[in-house]
Amino acid sequence: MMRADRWLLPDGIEEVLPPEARQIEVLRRHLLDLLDHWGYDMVIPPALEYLDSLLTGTGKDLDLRTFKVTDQLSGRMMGLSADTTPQVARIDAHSLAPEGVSRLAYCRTVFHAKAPSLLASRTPTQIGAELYGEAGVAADVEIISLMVAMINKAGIKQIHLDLGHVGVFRALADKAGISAEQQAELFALLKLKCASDLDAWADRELNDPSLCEAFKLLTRLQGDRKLLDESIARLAQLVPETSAELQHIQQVTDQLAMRFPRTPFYFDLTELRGYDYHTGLVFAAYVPGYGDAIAQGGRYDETGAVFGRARPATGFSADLKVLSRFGSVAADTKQTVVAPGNDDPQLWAKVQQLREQGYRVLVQLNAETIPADQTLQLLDGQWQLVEA
Ligand SMILES: N[C@@H](Cc1c[nH]c[nH+]1)C(=O)O
Repeated sequence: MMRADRWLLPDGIEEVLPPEARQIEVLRRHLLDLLDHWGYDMVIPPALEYLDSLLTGTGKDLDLRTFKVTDQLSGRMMGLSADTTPQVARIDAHSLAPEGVSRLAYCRTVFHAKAPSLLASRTPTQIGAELYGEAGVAADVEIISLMVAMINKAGIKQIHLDLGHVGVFRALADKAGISAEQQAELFALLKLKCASDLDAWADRELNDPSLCEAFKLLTRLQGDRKLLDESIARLAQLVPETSAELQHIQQVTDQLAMRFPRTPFYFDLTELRGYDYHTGLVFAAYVPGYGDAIAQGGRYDETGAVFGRARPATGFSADLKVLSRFGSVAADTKQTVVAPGNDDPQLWAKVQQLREQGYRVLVQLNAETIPADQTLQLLDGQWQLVEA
């Protein structure tokens, strides 16, 4: 390895330098305050744990995304957390086990063995919130509203929201009586938006004409509210088992549209984005000029079941570094004060006092030149601030 190569970081892994690092940290504080103001309690799940417990109840996609290492103490396989959501579900189900609703939040680095897209970091700083114990429309509305509030707080004003529903596909698949394996294959085709492959599959496999039409309609269910309403009416007519899910999307969007009248909504029932653990309404926020979602989430009602408590669950996550890149939170501009290197205890006391008051005080070392807003000077026997 050449000397210069030793400094190379692996693909998708980055370090953050000043001033961006400060910007991100300031944003983190603002967003943690916001989560707190909405009543969400912080949790800090471990970054590394036994693979079995880390991946219990999640799908294959998360398994592929997880870095694996051997624990030299026990000889067992461990995994680095690639997504905080299942860990928080376990905390809710197992460690806290509350009755009723619980609201939890987190902000920490997660690790991706494989980046989810070309744009994505392999070490995102995942910030998010999870809401347990409420299956109704109000919980989805709260969590999506919080996601929008967080994006706005980051200084990102122009977003559009995508909504989909994994449950509609599942209801159709259940009605068709297809095996779990086949469901997974179809799910993958839908995610890739292979409408023609899906049409061919439906023609080949489905004898019931209503079901066949419903599957074909699903692959084309992308567009604005008008299209959603029309297609929903038809879909519910063809397969009434989908109507509860379809009504759920409509009710959630009605309420969101009242809260965020200027935010465009886009519907896509093929957009089964997110992880295999998602079971219901899924959503994502996009900004112009960035191909990936800047925040995303959805319902995952069954994840807690493997820990003994299937709780209704919904939540969202974002990468703090991405929010910072597209946002405009002004890092609070503290006054920089430069103090001379001097042993005077009075100077030490003054420096400490100014730091307490929120000034950024640097004590000059030898020949150092530091750009300053103000300097500390000894005038009339007192250390005093003087404009630089
Ligand atoms: N953790 C998911 C989003 C999510 C949070 N809660 C439910 N879903 C993700 O990163 O895509």
